[in-house]
Amino acid sequence: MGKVWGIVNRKGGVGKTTTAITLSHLLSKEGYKVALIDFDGQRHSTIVSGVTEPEKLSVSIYEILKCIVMEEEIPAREDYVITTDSGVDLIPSNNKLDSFEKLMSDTTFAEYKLKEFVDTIREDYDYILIDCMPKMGTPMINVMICCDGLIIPVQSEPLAVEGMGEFLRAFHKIKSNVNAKLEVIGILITMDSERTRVSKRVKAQLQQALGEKVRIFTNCIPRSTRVPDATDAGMTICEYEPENAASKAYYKLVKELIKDGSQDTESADTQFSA
Ligand SMILES: Nc1ncnc2c1ncn2[C@@H]1O[C@H](COP(=O)(O)OP(=O)(O)OP(=O)(O)O)[C@@H](O)[C@H]1O
Repeated sequence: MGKVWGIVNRKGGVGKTTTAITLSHLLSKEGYKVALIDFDGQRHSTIVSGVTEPEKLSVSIYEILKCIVMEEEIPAREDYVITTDSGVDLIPSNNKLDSFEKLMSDTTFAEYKLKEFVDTIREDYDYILIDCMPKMGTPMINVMICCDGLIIPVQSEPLAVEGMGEFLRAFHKIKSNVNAKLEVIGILITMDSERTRVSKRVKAQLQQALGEKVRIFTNCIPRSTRVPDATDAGMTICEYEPENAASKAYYKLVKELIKDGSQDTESADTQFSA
């Protein structure tokens, strides 16, 4: 049964898409079966994955969720999965997803609709990553209900900590009432310029405000102008410039996440056999 990880932050432009597509790519290269759900109407993961006209897709995550809401049969997998060059199964999005909240407005159990879909594919993947929209409310609750873990990219900039309190309160509510297995895997500092005063201040603020509550990855993703260049070329930074410091940091992150995962499995096995 696959692990389901949401790449989340209520803020936009913090590196969610970059992290989601790069981790998906690296996990796939490590030999895992990976699905990436683009759960954002800005559909950046879809575009970077090579879909040039997402608005022309006949089935996107929006139509899938609409079928679930209307209690209709979900389209066949081959009608919506787009397999990327690196072997990741993309479940694409387009700007119809901007009306997700409208779609959910008169729906009972609206918060469970994404989970209902994810449960239909979970058995077939080792990892399912979700590139999330920068919003609290129903979209974020859907993500928190269907995920096992959350990775929170935070841009190295002043006010990075702002809004994290509300986010963590929502996390604790969902964890204690609905989804006990939900964990914050960690806060990932992105677009870091290590030697600047801002970077040092942001790290100190995050550590002080959240360090005791959640893990902050010591491995930060450095800022590099080559990252947007890679996006522009429709690639991850790891494909575009493998020796770039940001590529190396993402590679290190994925190794750490895989190691954590295998330790989880080992401890679960130990508990089971005991
Ligand atoms: N390490 C980095 N160095 C430099 N630029 C970066 C880095 N990571 C991401 N960026 C750039 O920052 C911008 C925002 O990144 P990204 O799209 O991943 O954020 P996001 O959180 O998904 O945004 P949104 O919520 O709006 O979809 C993009 O132009 C991206 O190329």
